[in-house]
Amino acid sequence: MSENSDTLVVEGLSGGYDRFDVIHDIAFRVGRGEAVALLGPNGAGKTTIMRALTGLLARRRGRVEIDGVDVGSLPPHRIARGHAAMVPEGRRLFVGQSVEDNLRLGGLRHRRDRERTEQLLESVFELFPVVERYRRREATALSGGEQQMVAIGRMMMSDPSLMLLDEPSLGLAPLAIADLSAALRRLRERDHSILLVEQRVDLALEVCDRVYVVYGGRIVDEGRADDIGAEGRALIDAYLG
Ligand SMILES: Nc1ncnc2c1ncn2[C@@H]1O[C@H](COP(=O)(O)OP(=O)(O)OP(=O)(O)O)[C@@H](O)[C@H]1O
Repeated sequence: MSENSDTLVVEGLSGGYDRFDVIHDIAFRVGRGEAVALLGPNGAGKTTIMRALTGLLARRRGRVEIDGVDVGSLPPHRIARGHAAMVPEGRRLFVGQSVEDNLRLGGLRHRRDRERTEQLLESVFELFPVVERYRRREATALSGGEQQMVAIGRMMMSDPSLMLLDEPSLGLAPLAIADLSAALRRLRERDHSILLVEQRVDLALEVCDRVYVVYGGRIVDEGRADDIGAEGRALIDAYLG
């Protein structure tokens, strides 16, 4: 069972699409204020695990506890109400809306609490000055790296117990990835509980306290980022192909 210090506890999580399971007996945890990465090659099941945590995977079994609440059988809109929020792969910003509107849409669950909404908006702007600078621009007109900051800000606006990021570096230029790494480290310093799915081992090790390796729908290895030396990195690289 979960310790008080854990934001996320997953036990025996299996599930998939149609009749086939693509994730099998997954167990892992994210401590309070901890940043954890799921690393693995294409098709390993990382996104499917994220979808199971947010309730989007219709066929799932096992235990998912967030901040002591069993969310395993809750529908996505209930889980989104403060338990977990995700930056999806490809960002999926609202097209035709300004940066600020995208952020406010992320904070809809506080819509009756104006003060809270403004506080959250300020904390996003403090973390990402570029987002404040472009708050009136159309979100999808920004560069890929800037859009990623907006997507992270939109997730922050719902003030979730657990923050999920699905391959935030995908499609970004090297300079934008360096900015993203710095942004994620600032986010982590604020003691948020973060689960990051990545194919970039370097980014995950810069940002996270611990990593799990996902392969063939199972967790096959885990370790502390600090303890993973050149040998561990080579092993992970081998898994990632
Ligand atoms: N909607 C779907 N319907 C059927 N099968 C799916 C669906 N989405 C994913 N799969 C299958 O589930 C398996 C795991 O996919 P998943 O997207 O979770 O992997 P991933 O590790 O996130 O990889 P990627 O980095 O490519 O997103 C793959 O074999 C994939 O083909």
